[in-house]
Amino acid sequence: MPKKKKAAVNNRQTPYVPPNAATRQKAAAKKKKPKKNGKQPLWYHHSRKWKKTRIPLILRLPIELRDMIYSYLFVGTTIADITITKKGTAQRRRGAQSIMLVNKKLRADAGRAFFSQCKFEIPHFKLHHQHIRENPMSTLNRISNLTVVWTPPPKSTFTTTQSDDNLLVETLPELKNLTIDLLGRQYLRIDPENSESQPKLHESMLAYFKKEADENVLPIWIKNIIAKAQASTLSFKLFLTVYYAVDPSEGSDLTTATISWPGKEIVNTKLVRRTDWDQARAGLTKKYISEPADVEPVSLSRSPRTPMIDPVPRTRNSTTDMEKSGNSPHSNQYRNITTSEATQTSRHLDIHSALKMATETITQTNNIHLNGHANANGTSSLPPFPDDVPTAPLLALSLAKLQNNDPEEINRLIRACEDLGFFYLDLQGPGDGILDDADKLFKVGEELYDLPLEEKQKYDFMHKNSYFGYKGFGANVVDKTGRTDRNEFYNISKDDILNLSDPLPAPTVLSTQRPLFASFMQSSHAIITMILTHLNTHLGLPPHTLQNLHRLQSHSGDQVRLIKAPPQPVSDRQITLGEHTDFGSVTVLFNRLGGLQVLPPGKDASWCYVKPIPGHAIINLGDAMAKFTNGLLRSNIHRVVSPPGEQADATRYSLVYFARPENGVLMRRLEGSDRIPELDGEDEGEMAMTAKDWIIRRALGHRHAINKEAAMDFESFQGTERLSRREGR
Ligand SMILES: O=C(O)CCC(=O)C(=O)O
Ligand SMILES: [Fe+2]
Repeated sequence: MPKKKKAAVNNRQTPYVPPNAATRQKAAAKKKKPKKNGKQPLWYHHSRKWKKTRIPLILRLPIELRDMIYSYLFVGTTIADITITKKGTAQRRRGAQSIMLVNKKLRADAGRAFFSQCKFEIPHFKLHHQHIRENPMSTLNRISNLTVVWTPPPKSTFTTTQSDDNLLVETLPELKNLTIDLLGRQYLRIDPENSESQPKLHESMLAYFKKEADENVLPIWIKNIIAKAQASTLSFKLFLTVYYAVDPSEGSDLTTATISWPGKEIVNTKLVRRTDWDQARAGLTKKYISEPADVEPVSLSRSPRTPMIDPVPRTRNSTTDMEKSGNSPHSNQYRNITTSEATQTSRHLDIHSALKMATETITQTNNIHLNGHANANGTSSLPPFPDDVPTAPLLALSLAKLQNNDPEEINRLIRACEDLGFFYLDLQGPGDGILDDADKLFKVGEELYDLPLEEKQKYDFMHKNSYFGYKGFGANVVDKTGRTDRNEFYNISKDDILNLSDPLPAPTVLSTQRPLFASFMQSSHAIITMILTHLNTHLGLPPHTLQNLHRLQSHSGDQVRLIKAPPQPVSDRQITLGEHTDFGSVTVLFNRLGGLQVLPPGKDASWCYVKPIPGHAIINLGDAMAKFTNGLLRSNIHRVVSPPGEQADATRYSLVYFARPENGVLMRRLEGSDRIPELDGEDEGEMAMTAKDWIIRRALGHRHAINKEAAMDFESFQGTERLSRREGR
């Protein structure tokens, strides 16, 4: 029964049933063979790739396009110029093509009210999308075939828009092939097979680069590197290699051009003929290897190969040369604050001031003063955590010891990550800075939630398919029965705060605190990198594997979350935040009041409270660590309920930093370790999703305003819960 087997392998939750042999034959006969030479349609290029990698094409689409598709699908609408075919039964509309979804509700909407609101303006795209077996969104799960056709651009434009590792280029109409390499790493590639003779190409491109380089052409991350580099005393060169296609009969030679920014020659641009790609790329790589000085710009934001924890410990007030400089006219032009400002405000962890704190389990820490914070800040008047409720036996680890590579402490860390996936981290001493930041951010949280609701709602970006910003009270479904949550939260993007992406609109109470957020994010990230470093060594992965999947300066879904849960009426105390595993890698959580509960593994386990301990963060692992290690490390299920005992009458604020894998990282078992269990046969065929898609799927899936079937689909938005229960997936 090959039919059944395939369905199980590729899509466990909503099995995909492939067309039977007869339908497949028919379809194959109909399918036009792409031409061998010359003008192959772009979709062929992509679908060939798909066949090889088995990664659904939807995940390969440029992120802007994907995001638009998701958001339109969410509101149950139709999109001009997109045709989706379900399992071989073509359903097209002439003229205004529409999305035809299996989902009845969406289909009913098609062609009605929403249609006129939808417009795609991205030109120059043509893709064929086949056999989507696993998609981030449940509606897409039911689609087996998608064709996207973009019309050519109406006018000559040459702009790039940045999107993770995918850059979209709306090209000059004559531009056919374009690749941009930055420091040997490929960042952009538009490579349709149908290149044509474009004699004027390089002149016009150069003209654009010269004219608009600073404003329009370069993606923001290149601009940021340039800005940082210009603010530094280091000399560097930035190489942009632009590959383009010409008609071989034209016989043009390699062209090299240099582009200058005011005051500094920083870009060396090469235009390379298509036929010389391999050669040129090989040369480029060689250059970087042989002249490491040229790659300084990357080390400005820490080299991708270096661990994030400072190899040389710094004191709280020390700054590097780079941080001291920074008054370049360019250093401040893209964002409210520069990275150097942010770095100056951050408290670097000082491993030499390590305190010799006891590292006992929670059952042995009852003598710690539990009612207040480690840092006296006037909020110690909170009611006490009761001593008659079941608490989870989390290990309490010491940051100081872990930083000092204390072998016993590292063993306890490993144990905590494998057994429960949750532990306390005593931050006192080396982490005093982050504790101060946390105290300040709790106050920021209070101010934020005091804003009028209409003001907060302006920052709900759900309809833009973004999980950053505000989520109102009751906006998420917490269980299969459709009950809704009882908290508000606000997600603040690390990429935004560290100027790696365009800033999102934010209320003044937040936008004035960017340096504080930056400091908190950098310190939290440093702690996480230290944890990842120990885990990497323990797992026997190649050096820096885990750290390099979580580089602070790379695009990721990392975020701070400020949460508020008001007291609930005695007669109606419900779940505040539904049970879940965290979507990313490592979470750093600050609690003042109880209410957080974990569900230990095992059949008969029941929910236990996690008692907040002053001076300690609660650390837990998320889905990515479970995926990377095929369940060896745990991403534990947890939830938030009304705080226990007297605490139930207080408003519960909490503060979280979520570290997630970089956007393009695949959520699947990592190679290169003997300790990570092999995937079983069934899992091997599983198609991996990128971290970005994983998080979007999980974060927005429960928002009932966009996913009308959030309760029904509850399970399809889950992460590694079953793995966490150690029940298999
Ligand atoms: O508020 C808390 O204590 C936990 C929050 C949490 O688990 C989350 O936001 O993922
Ligand atoms: Fe969580």
